[in-house]
Amino acid sequence: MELTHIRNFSIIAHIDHGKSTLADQIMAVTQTVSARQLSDQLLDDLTVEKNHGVTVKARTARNLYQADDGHVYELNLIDTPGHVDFNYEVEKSLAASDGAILLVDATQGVQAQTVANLRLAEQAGLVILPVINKIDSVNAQIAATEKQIRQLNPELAQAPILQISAKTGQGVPEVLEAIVHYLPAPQGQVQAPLKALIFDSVYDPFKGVIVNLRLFDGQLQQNDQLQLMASQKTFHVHELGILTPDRTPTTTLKAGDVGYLITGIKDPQQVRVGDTITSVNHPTAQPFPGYQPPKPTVFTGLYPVKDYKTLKEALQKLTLNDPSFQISPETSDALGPGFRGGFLGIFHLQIIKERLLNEFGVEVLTTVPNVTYHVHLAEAADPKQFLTVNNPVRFPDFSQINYVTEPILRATIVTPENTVNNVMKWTEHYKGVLMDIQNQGQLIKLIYKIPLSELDYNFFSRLKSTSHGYASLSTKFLDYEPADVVRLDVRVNYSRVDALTFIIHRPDAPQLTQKLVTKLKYTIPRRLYPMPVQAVVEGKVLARVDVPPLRKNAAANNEKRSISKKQALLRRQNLNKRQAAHNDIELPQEVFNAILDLEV
Ligand SMILES: Nc1nc2c(ncn2[C@@H]2O[C@H](COP(=O)(O)OP(=O)(O)OP(=O)(O)O)[C@@H](O)[C@H]2O)c(=O)[nH]1
Repeated sequence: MELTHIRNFSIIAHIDHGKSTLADQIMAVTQTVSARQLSDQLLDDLTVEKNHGVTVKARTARNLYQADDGHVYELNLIDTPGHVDFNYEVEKSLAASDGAILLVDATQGVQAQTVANLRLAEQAGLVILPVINKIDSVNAQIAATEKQIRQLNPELAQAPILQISAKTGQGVPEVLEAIVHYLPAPQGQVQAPLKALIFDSVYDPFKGVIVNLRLFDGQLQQNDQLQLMASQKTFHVHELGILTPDRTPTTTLKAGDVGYLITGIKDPQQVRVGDTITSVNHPTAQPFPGYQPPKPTVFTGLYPVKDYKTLKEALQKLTLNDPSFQISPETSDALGPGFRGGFLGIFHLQIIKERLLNEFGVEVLTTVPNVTYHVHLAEAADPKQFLTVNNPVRFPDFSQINYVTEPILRATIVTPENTVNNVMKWTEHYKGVLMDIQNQGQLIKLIYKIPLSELDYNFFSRLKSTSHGYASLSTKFLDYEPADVVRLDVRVNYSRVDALTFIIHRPDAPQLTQKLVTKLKYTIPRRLYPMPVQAVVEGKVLARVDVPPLRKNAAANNEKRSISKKQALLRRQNLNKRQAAHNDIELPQEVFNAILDLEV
């Protein structure tokens, strides 16, 4: 296909504004897939995506479209995720595109992620085609949405704005025509040395690493000798082809094309998204700058429920598929060898956990998530120096600490006027400090400073429920600021259980510790003897309960037993207690979930 007849584009939008539905419609109109295949949303094929109804991984599909001018065009569409935790996937999709459709839901108007994704597309230098979706809905506010789009940037003030219903298909043919006439064709030279960008990769146990790539210059054929420019690894092409959206082998790929490549490389670590692929014989001079994988912000321990080796392999493959997820080995006294996982947010952690189960059949035990703290020690030679702690067990004893700082975010919440009071009440409950408030018609924009550690499951669900699902949230790292935090240790049977250590804000300590021990009483598996559970902060036991024994307590006064039987029972139970001091206690996932659910 000539370059002038190719279009590489992404669809960007706020979560749930209809990207996947539009992607499916485009594939249906161009007959890339049959109507039957479309019964399920095709591009969302990870099980987690179907369960949550959101796109997690960006997906690519090639469509052949006969335009009104009589020519056939190759439209390579890249579906992108909309959730704030997956910005990194969006950036990758944009780097491989020349244009982007900015989709806005007419019932909600411009939202936080609409703007965030638009800014990413502007940075990538893409031409933007704005499209208003869901015009079939009775709640659609088309004129207001158009006005909001026009205000986003000077180009959009002039751009044609299409109105569609991705659900019914109304207006979708016009979108295809606009893609052909409004979005640019790729530039590049087939004769130049090969220069291709890896924008996605997956691991296949039989075929090794499979990459999705965009060719900017040159061409590719079966058996070509290639090199990954960052890792310097050389390999030859096992198979190449296009994504329709299934992998379909072809004989060549040329400048401007988007496709896949089976590398045969068995070590996932050697292939990095953002790396440049070139030819060994005619290498390109300059690789792409590459993406900067974002730094993880939330950390948790990942421990095997069954087998360490299977967990390790599955985790390594997932880190390849999702470079924003990072792992390093760690060992816990209570749980044995495992990993510390770094994530972009709580939702990201949840998705990784589910993908481990769905795609690899591996169950994983996750400890309480935490953020990275900067701990300034009392006896530090240089007052500017600090200890970076992302594992609570490494949090120093309080006697050694001068002060601690924690990551603070700027959170932008956009919510309907009638829910604003409740949203503000809850955000402040989660230690949000209001910085600004702006009126945007029927929507109110609230800007808060909020500790990252407060943005957990509870905060998200509270925000959604108090705003009846309408509030949108976007966050940006602001700075590290001093925080009054303390380490909370849990002792079971008088010995500390390292996997249950976590960091909390000091003012929450009295209430939290009380709730914690009460929950643990019912989740820690019982033994034959009573087990005291203590929550300890700065050397003081703030709360205590006893996990009741599995059977009756021989020492209980109201039991009608002979004295000698009681004494015999007591002797046995004492023996058990002593043994217990050396026994590991069992920690099922419910114990950690009980901590996650805690609210002040
Ligand atoms: N009424 C109406 N509903 C629509 C339209 N387009 C999409 N929807 C519905 O909106 C919801 C979200 O659509 P998706 O296509 O999954 O949204 P998305 O933007 O891909 O969402 P993420 O992948 O989670 O970012 C679904 O329930 C769709 O059925 C439309 O044109 N009209």
